[in-house]
Amino acid sequence: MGQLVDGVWQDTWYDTKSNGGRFKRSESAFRNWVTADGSAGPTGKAGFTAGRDRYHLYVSLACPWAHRTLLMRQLKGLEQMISVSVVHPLMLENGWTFATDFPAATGDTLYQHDFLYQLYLHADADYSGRVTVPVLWDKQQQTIVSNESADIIRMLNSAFDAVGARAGDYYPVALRAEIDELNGWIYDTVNNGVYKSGFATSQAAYDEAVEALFRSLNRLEQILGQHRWLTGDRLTEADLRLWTTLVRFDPVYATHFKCDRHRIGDYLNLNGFLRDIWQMPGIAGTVNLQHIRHHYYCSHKTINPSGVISIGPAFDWDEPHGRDERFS
Ligand SMILES: N[C@@H](CCC(=O)N[C@@H](CS)C(=O)NCC(=O)O)C(=O)O
Repeated sequence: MGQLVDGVWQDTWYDTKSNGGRFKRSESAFRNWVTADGSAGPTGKAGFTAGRDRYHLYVSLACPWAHRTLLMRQLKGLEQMISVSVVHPLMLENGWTFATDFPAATGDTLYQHDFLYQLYLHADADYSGRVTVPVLWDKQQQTIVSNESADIIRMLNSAFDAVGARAGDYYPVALRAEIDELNGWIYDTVNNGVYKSGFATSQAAYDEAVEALFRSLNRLEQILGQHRWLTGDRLTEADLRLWTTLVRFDPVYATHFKCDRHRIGDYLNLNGFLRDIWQMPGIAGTVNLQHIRHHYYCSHKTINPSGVISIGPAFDWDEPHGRDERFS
């Protein structure tokens, strides 16, 4: 765990002291966009035209942000077009590594780097900042297009349509305002809220985060009691972004991050929603609970020094959810 400072790796844990014990996530540094015609996107520079076999994703199977990109790659049928390297689940003094002594950890299949920070240096030899997954890499220009999952899923959603992506729009124009509004509070209190609870180093910071988290879960439980998906009858990126946190909740966040007022299994609608997406074709195959549980319990020495992995509650996500009939 660390970061790059002027191109040099430094092993440091998150600074919460300057913030009253609060965990503050940094902004992503690479914000270019792949577009259908290579024009610049909402941020960054032009020159990243969508194409088959030009782009590569670096992911961790443990990470909820990287998981978003795997879900979108799957839904849009981009598996043959965008290749993937999977880091090792343990993230310790060297940050994410390309060690391969764990099932499904592929190593760096493009350059055989040992550490993810070497890929960042490959893109920018003087880079300063965190070294995070996911990374969308351009094999042609040999650089990072983006390391922001929220942007990457929007590129995958639409930029590759003309080169053979599967039909489907998960950020439709008519729902954008509603999706953006949902994403805003779900990101702050749920996706990032579990981290804010888990990494808090003061009681006040923890209380603030965990209470906001469960308030939002109650609100989501209400919304998902009214319709099948967050915005109504259509699956959107807002659902996918929520789902990667829900799928990690009972196996990890409830205990490891002290998010233990309720489990997702205790909520009728959230649990149904979790199973609804889990049971869609190809989706369960993007979830690797071994990576998820090993990563969190064994990488965060400040909150679980022994690295012992808890047994976790039992659940059965294959159980029928009935949401399709209920909301037809
Ligand atoms: N805003 C980024 C956040 C990505 C992120 O924080 N990823 C975590 C893994 S779950 C990471 O790589 N952390 C390493 C670090 O912070 O040093 C995104 O959504 O893409």
